[in-house]
This record gives sequence, C-alpha cells and structure tokens, in this order.
Amino acid sequence: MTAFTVRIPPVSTALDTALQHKIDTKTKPLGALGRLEALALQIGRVQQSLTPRLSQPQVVVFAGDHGIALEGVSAYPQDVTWQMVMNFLGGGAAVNVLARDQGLAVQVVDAGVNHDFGEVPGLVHAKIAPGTANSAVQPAMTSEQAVAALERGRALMREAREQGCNVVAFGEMGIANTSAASLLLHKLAEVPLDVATGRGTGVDEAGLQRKQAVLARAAARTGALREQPLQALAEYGGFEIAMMAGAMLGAAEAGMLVLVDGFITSSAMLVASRLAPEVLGYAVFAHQSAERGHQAMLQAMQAQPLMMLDLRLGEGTGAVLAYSLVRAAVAFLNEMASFESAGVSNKD
Ligand SMILES: Cc1cc2ncn([C@H]3O[C@H](COP(=O)(O)O)[C@@H](O)[C@H]3O)c2cc1C
Ligand SMILES: O=C(O)c1cccnc1
Repeated sequence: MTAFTVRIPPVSTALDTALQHKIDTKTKPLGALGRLEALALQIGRVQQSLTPRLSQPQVVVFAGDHGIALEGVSAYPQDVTWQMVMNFLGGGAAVNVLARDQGLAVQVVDAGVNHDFGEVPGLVHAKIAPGTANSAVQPAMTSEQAVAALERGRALMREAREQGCNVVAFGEMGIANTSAASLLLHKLAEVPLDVATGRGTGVDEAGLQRKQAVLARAAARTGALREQPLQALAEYGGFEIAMMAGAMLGAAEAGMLVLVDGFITSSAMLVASRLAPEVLGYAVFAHQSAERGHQAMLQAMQAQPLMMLDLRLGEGTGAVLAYSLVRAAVAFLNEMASFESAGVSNKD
C-alpha cells in the first residue's frame, strides 16, 4: 500500500505559565471568561506567542461526489454538489454570507466532483477523480488516490501559510458525504452504525432505514480497521474528506489554527488524528451538529465543541461562526487591562 507519513510537532507548552499568568491577571474574577480563556491559551500555544495575531483568515470548502449516492442515501440528487460549488463561487451560499460577515475569505476546492467545470474563475482545480466508487460494493478509492488527496490538501495549506494565512476554517460539500462520515466513525471508533448514522440532508424515517441498511452492507465488506486509518479512508471516505484531512495535517505542520466544522469535517479530523494525533492540539471544534453521530464523533477525539446551535448544514458554516469566538479570545488576551495596569485591586 502507498505510504503517507507526516510528523506534526506537538503544540508547545513552553509559554503556558506566562500565558496563564497573563490570562489570570486580567481585570476579572479568576477564570470568569470560561472557555474563552482555554481558547486564548490554545491560540497562544499554537502561535507560540503571548500576543497572538490572526492573519488572513479563510474558510476552505472542499467538494467531492460519492458513488454511494447511487444507493439513495441522501434526500437530494448528486447534481446539487456541483451546483452548490457554482453557488459558492457566486457568493450566495450560507458559508459565503457568514464568511463575509465575519471577514473570512472563501476558497472553493474541487477535490473530486462528478462534473466538468471547465475554466471557472476562482475554483481550485484539484480533482482526484469525478466522484468516488460506491463503497457499498467496493472501495471508494484506491490507496494511491487517498494519498494523492491527502498530499494535495497538505500542499494547499503550505501555500496558504506562505501567503500569510494563519487560521483556517474547514468546510465541505458533497451529496451523500454524511454516509462516508458515518462509515468512518463506525470503522475508526467502532461506534455502532445505528448511533453513527443520521438523517443528513433530511431523509425521512423510511429513508433513514434504507440508509442504515446500505451502510451496514458497506461496513460488512471489511473487517476491523480501527488501526488502519489510511485503509479506512480509502475504503469509505470521499475525496473532499481525504483532502480536508491532508489539509488539516498540513495546516498543523505549518503552525496554523484549524477550525473544525460539523459532522463531515470532524470525520476528516478523525482520520487526520489517527494519522498524527498531535494535530488535535491545533484544532478548535466549533460546534456540535444536530446530525446524529456527531456527539460520538467528538467524544472519540475527546473534543469539546464551543457551541450547540443545532446546525446541520456543513459548508464550514459553524467553523466560520466560531471564528468570532477565536477573535474574541485573541482580543481579550491582547487588549484587556490587567489588575496592575488598571489599578484595580486583586484578591489576596
Ligand atoms: C442545497 C444543499 C446545500 C448544502 N450545503 C451543505 N450540504 C450538506 O449536505 C450534504 C450531506 O448530506 P447527505 O449525506 O444527506 O447528502 C453535504 O453536501 C453537506 O455539505 C448541503 C446539502 C444541500 C441539499
Ligand atoms: O454537521 C454537518 O456537517 C452536516 C450535517 C448534515 C448535513 N450536512 C452536514
């Protein structure tokens, strides 16, 4: 099997004492900014700085199609994937609106959409193949394709860092990709399929039962894959999931902060964290999606999401919203007065 190797430096705790002191001497009761304090500490660790800065934030939306869509596992047709890519490029999708509002640039990557886009301005052409194979009956992709997608994603983030970006929100688009994410959760964390499988775009009760039956058939093709993340990715992943996983690893390698969105984006982080657990030190989990299975997915990574908004959209929408909290954490760390500078009495 083709190899993929990556070594990510663990986030350094060298500045922890100084960062915690800075946080603790701000003019507030000890610990009163709650999770924002932990977030500020993490950002300081990632940037190795007592005065972190956020630079050229962007959301990258990875798009890909899924052969398993043929099995009727989504409420929407496969063409929605490429049509939504055009919508992203036109600036009209939910992620565009939220990103504009929060001040993030939007990048759209064709990781493997089943459509010939031709020369569309603004699209990053990184198509591995026009959609994966149907993982209910055969591996979604070859291990060579999985590695190519991982490496392409990694390279994209190296370039982004070189251009001055140090914080990336991750998003995706791909009809039927909740099926891929559920299968990855089932295989990598051994979460039972009924817990790992949800309604995605909103299949009805009969649709959910059909989806569960299809995923059971897909899962039965292979044995345990808990210790084989690359093989699990090739068997059940998507090109957008694989490229996102590589991009998350590449972002961490480059010392960038990684904002993780919902169920599908988290499945990419699950794969990434099995390839290199240190990536988790760079990851901010934005929210817990309403998609069934996300809670178990987060637990499998011991991740604590920042928000619960009942989002079930993907595209990077939750990650973009979490950027406002990242900005708030950096602002209080850099701008808030200390007891000493403001002449406020601290407790003894
Ligand atoms: C119009 C539209 C926009 C979307 N934006 C994100 N998704 C989300 O829904 C899809 C996953 O759900 P399933 O596995 O049920 O197909 C992904 O494309 C995900 O990004 C969308 C879905 C639709 C229909
Ligand atoms: O949580 C998500 O990312 C999600 C949930 C349902 C459909 N699409 C995406």
